[in-house]
Amino acid sequence: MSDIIFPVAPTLGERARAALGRRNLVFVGLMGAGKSAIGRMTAAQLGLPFIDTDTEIERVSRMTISELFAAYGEEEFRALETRVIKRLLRSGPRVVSTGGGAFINEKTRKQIERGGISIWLKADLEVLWERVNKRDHRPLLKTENPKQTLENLMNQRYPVYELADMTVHSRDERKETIVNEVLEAIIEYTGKGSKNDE
Ligand SMILES: Nc1ncnc2c1ncn2[C@@H]1O[C@H](COP(=O)(O)OP(=O)(O)O)[C@@H](O)[C@H]1O
Ligand SMILES: O=C(O)C1=C[C@@H](OP(=O)(O)O)[C@@H](O)[C@H](O)C1
Ligand SMILES: [Mg+2]
Repeated sequence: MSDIIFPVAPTLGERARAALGRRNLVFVGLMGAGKSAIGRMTAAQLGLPFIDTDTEIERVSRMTISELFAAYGEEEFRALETRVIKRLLRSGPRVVSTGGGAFINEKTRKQIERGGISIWLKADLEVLWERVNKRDHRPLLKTENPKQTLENLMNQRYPVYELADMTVHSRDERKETIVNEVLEAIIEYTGKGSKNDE
C-alpha cells in the first residue's frame, strides 16, 4: 500500500521566515514597548537567532547599562551602541532588538536602514509607564518625574520611529498576539515590493 502524503500548510512563522529571506529584522521603539520580549519570541517563531543590543553591549563592556551611563555618559554609550549594531547587522539573518535610543541616533538609524528591515513597536504612554514602572534599570528614567520624562521622550522620538519600515501597535494584549501581528506585518511589507528585496 502506498503512503498517502497530506500537504501541510506552512505556519505563519514559516511564511514570515520565507518572506524575510536573508534580511535582519530590527525592533525599534520606546522603553517598555516590548522590543526585548517580543523580539525574542518573534525570533523563536522565525527559527532565527536573537540578539538584544543592550545585552550585547553589557557583555562586551562587562558593565550594566546603568554603570556605563554613570561612568562614561550617554554620548559614549551611543558610540558603543552604534559600533555594536553595525557589527551585528553585518551578518545575519537574525532578529535584533535595539535599545530605545538607537534608532534616534542618525548614524545608527542609517545602519539599520541598510542592514535590515525595521519594525516599530508603538505603545501609548499608560502602557509604557505600567511596564517600565516595575523596574529601575533604565538610567534615563531616574528623574524626579519619570512618567513626564517618558512623555517628553515620546514627543521627541515618535516622529523618528515613524520612519521605520513597519509599525505594530504594542498594547495590553497577550504577547503571542503581538508576535503574530509582527509576523503578518513582515509578510505584508515584503509582499509589497519592499526595499532591499531579494
Ligand atoms: N504584550 C505584553 N503584555 C504584557 N507584558 C508585556 C508585553 N510586552 C512586553 N511586556 C513586558 O513589558 C516589560 C518591558 O518589555 P521589554 O521587552 O523589556 O521592553 P523594551 O525592550 O522595549 O524596553 C517586560 O516585563 C515585558 O515582559
Ligand atoms: O531609550 C533609551 O535611550 C534607552 C533604552 C534602553 O533600552 P530599552 O528600550 O530596551 O529599555 C537602554 O538602551 C538605555 O537605557 C537607553
Ligand atoms: Mg529592551
